[in-house]
Amino acid sequence: MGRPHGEQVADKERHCANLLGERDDLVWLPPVAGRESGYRNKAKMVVGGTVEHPTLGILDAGGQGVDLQGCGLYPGSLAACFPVLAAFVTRATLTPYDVPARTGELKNLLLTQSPDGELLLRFVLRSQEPVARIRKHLPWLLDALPQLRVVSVNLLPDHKAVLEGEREILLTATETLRMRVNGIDLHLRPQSFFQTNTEVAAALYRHAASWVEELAPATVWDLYCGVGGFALHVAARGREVVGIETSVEAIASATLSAADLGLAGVRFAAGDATEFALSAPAPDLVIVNPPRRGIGEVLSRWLEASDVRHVVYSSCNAASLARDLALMPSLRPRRAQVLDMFPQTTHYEVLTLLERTSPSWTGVH
Ligand SMILES: C[S@@+](CC[C@H](N)C(=O)[O-])C[C@H]1O[C@@H](n2cnc3c(N)ncnc32)[C@H](O)[C@@H]1O
Repeated sequence: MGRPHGEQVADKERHCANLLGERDDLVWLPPVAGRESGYRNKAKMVVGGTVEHPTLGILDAGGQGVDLQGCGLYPGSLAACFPVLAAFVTRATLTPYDVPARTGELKNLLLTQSPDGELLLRFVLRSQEPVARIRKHLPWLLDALPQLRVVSVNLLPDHKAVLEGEREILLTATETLRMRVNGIDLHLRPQSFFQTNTEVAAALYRHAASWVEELAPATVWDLYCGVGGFALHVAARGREVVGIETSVEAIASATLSAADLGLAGVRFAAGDATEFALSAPAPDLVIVNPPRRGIGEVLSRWLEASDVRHVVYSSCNAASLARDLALMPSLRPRRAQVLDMFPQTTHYEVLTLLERTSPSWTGVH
């Protein structure tokens, strides 16, 4: 932080180019920088302090709350909600979880804002004990934050340094937040991943879709599809698109979006990306957008040995991307583009187009 944004982006490009190595046939497209502050569409606030004076932010090394309500990565419209949430903690007597003492109930507040300014709020609790109080005071909160659409409780009984648990209890009649990206309504449910920076995510989906359009594949897979961002952007008449993702919630959202858009050729299914690949006839083009660990050895080797001509690999960790690429020597990176999804941090997204090297195939120019 504190360095000019342009320098940060140049560093990220250099970092990525070093990891991908010298490649004569790789074209680097101009990076996408986006805005340098106020870009986060979600706040993952650890709650500390006391019922009367809660902190929303992170915990220090001693497990005490550090308030980050003024953090410049949040847009003003999201930051304006924090004092209301802090007041709700006091009103509903939600005792912040004390990590060193292992006492208290409220662990985290997870707030997501849609491009239209609507909100999805999740209370991560140790147990169900405060749920009745949250329900009782919810009308006050909905009155104070009229843009709140979806509210839920997530139960995290274990004393673990993770953000959320498996069980979710919906408190509102509405269960999805509408995230409008490039004119496409993506539906977001509480337990689904969404890219952190909506503006840069919109550019990511647009660029991937234009690369796919140029190659005009008849069949496409979107592996690690989340709520379907890539799949829904590459859908076209006559094209068969399959999205695969482990989160059942995300798949339900993606299926809803496809139905809204009347896309008959797009299908989503819950499952493991690698298991799916190993069990189905290969498509013309595969999009992968895995978590930080990358796609791993089995899927990389399967892609290497398959007939898949093109892979669009969107990665949030160039180190795992480089590891996966080393296992797919026949799929050569032809284009790469750094998208600064996370300004003021060392993280970034990189979009790459891989093409199978074969004497009879010349697709990309
Ligand atoms: C970086 S996110 C990408 C989501 C989506 N492509 C998007 O643009 O929002 C990675 C996704 O992979 C999913 N995932 C994790 N492990 C998986 C696996 N083994 N098979 C399929 N999906 C997986 C996660 O639930 C998460 O939604």
